[in-house]
Amino acid sequence: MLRSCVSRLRTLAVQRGLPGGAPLPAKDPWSPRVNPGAGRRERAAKPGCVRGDPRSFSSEVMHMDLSLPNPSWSEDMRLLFDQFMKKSEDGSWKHLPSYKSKFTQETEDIKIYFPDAKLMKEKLSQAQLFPRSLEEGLGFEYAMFHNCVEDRTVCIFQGGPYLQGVPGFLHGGAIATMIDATLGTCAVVAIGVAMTASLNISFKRPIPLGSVVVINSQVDKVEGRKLFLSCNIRSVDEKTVYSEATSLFVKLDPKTRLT
Ligand SMILES: CCCCCCCCCCCCCC(=O)SCCNC(=O)CCNC(=O)[C@H](O)C(C)(C)COP(=O)(O)OP(=O)(O)OC[C@H]1O[C@@H](n2cnc3c(N)ncnc32)[C@H](O)[C@@H]1OP(=O)(O)O
Repeated sequence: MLRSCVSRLRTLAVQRGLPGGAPLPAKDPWSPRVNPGAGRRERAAKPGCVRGDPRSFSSEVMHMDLSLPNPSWSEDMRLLFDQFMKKSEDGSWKHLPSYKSKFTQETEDIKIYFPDAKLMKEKLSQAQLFPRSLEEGLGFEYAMFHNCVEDRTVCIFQGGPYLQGVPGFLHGGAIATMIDATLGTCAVVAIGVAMTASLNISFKRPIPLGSVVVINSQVDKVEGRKLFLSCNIRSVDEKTVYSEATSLFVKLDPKTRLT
């Protein structure tokens, strides 16, 4: 199912030309830029994400970018968003849009990875990206920005009241979800469709419910299909480190089908 999330977002990214919405950027910010067979130093250090996979995808898309500000966002969240949008003006950072979508039977990734594409089609039509599945302001409010030169993804995140664990603080599973989503995004933009193979989190300080935090992730090393990434979660003033994590993502092998 998480494969479907990756695939779905990829589909969305390719299809995100919005009627009446924001114009398409010159280059697709979701396109992988790393040759999985190459070491880190050998990768192209181009100032922008380069489309590496020409496969096309087809789906019905709900044309609403859920990573744009909404009334539930606090002032801190809006200020940070504006700061990163400003940084994106020279192309060094790219805002990564996020949509909900429905697959059709034509979606290429389904055909590649799932043995029974027909069966999957019905299941996938009901599915939603997990962190985008709660109503506005109640769960995961976030926006991500990627720096293609530095292989870094930053997520600004505000956790709503449905993510409570210990009273007044975020649930560890919700924190892990956003860490995984940020690292996963960083991995997918860098290398293409990949899944979490391992994730190690150190929870250092509890995150107050409703507060805004910044998740900084980066690619540390690439070995063939393996991508090693790390991240930390800090307060907006950067004084508090809430969590740190390391992870391994593995780029999916198109010869191996998911069962
Ligand atoms: C554009 C699109 C946008 C998308 C938006 C993104 C949003 C994303 C947000 C959502 C993000 C959410 C993301 C999620 O939550 S993904 C959901 C959680 N993850 C999973 O369910 C993954 C389950 N596992 C698998 O499917 C397979 O095991 C994978 C695919 C990971 C590897 O199986 P595969 O058959 O392909 O690989 P291989 O066996 O040939 O091994 C290859 C190499 O890897 C090494 N290895 C493998 N496993 C491990 C391990 N556990 N520790 C250490 N090393 C490991 C292995 O030793 C070998 O190394 P080497 O011998 O070559 O040196």
